Amino acid sequence: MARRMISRFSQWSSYVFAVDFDTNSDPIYFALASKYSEGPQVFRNVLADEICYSLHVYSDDKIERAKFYGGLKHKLSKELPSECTILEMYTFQPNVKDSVIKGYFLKDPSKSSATERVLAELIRNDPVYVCSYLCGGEDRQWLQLLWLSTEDGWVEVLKEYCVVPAEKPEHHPSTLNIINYDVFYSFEDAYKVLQQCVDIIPESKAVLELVDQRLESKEKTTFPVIVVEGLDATGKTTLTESLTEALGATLLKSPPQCLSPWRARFDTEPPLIRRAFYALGNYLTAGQIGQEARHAPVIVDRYWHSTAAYAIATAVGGKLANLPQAGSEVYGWPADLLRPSLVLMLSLSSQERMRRLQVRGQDKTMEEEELEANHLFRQKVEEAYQRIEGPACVTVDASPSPDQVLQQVLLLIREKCHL
Ligand SMILES: Nc1ncnc2c1ncn2[C@@H]1O[C@H](COP(=O)(O)OP(=O)(O)OP(=O)(O)O)[C@@H](O)[C@H]1O
Ligand SMILES: Nc1ccn([C@@H]2O[C@H](COP(=O)(O)O)[C@@H](O)[C@H]2O)c(=O)n1
Repeated sequence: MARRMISRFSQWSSYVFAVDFDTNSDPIYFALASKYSEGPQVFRNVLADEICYSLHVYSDDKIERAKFYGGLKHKLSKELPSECTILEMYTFQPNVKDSVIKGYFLKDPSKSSATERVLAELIRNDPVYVCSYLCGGEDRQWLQLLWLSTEDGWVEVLKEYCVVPAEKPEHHPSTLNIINYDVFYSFEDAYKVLQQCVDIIPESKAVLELVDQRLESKEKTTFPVIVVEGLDATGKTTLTESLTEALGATLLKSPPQCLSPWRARFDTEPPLIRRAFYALGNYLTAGQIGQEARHAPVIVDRYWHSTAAYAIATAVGGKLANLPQAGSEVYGWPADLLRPSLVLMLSLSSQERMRRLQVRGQDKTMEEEELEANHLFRQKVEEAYQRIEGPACVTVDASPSPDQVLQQVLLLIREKCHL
């Protein structure tokens, strides 16, 4: 065990570590070195005299890693002293796709032995690396110490490194593992994830059975297919219903109705599994679209844009500027997924959206901080919507009355789809 741990961990000395101390600023980047090297003290400005720890899940199995990492934060918040702060951490090779190992960074002002006990228990039983960080010596150099669990149940230091500054990489580390972790670009890739979950999530079997019976969808449809996208409460339901009536169209949704019994179950799963579920939902809806668009125009309430934009916005940490640049492959359309004729994105000021949510009886009790975090998240979703290509979405001002929005959209459909 110790040998396996150390051989894996020694590879890490070529990795960069990043800790998101504040969502509005860049993470603190640092690397490991065997000797102290001159440079600014990486943590000096963010850590006073606290004891800090980092935790990383090292299982090779992607599903096990995702499941364990998902549960770890909950476990830590429950078991650690309440003064501890748990921050997101990335270990990665700069700008190398698929190189990220996600982890947590703990700040412990309590300096309590209770923290050590919880962490020692973790390394004894679970696939987790624990490191502690200490500031010592005359030059106040930060050190990283890798812990090892011993036979008698206590911990000892297995390896010691100096913490040295690292350059800010071109791409924020949270963008490196999006493909096939948060967004799936083929049916097969999403399907494989659920197949691997059958033993741990029995509901996967029922979803896969439905997916196996999906209808085939052709590249070209006889009638136009119009997708309506937008954040919550922007008026998608109102518009899709009135459009369906005005055009004598068929109304479909993604995820489709047939997945409803399992949606709440998969919403509790880590992103890898949850996103694979929604990705498969699009292929099911595509089959229905292919069938219905033989007879009449089809209106679709959410489709691929929502799946990708929400997944990207959730995966990308920190500021709006951390999103992958426009034109990045993460905004591409899956080659095997039916493409709609037109995608409309309803856009609304956050004040008006909030007003509509309140009329509907939601978002009344949100704290300022939560609203702020939500605001940043929604900005990221909207920006990601706008960067998705093949087809790109057309933004529609959703602030006028329902009838004016409908008329505006009917004009657009006539112009773009010749209906
Ligand atoms: N153009 C509009 N002007 C004013 N109010 C509107 C307009 N369109 C919809 N609403 C109202 O705003 C609220 C949200 O609308 P709706 O349910 O259609 O949004 P939605 O995008 O489908 O929301 P969600 O995704 O959360 O289900 C509803 O109370 C609806 O009556
Ligand atoms: N085509 C879709 C539709 C939805 N999602 C995910 O569902 C969440 C939002 O849905 P609501 O109905 O609750 O507004 C959001 O997390 C999306 O990721 C999706 O992935 N694909």
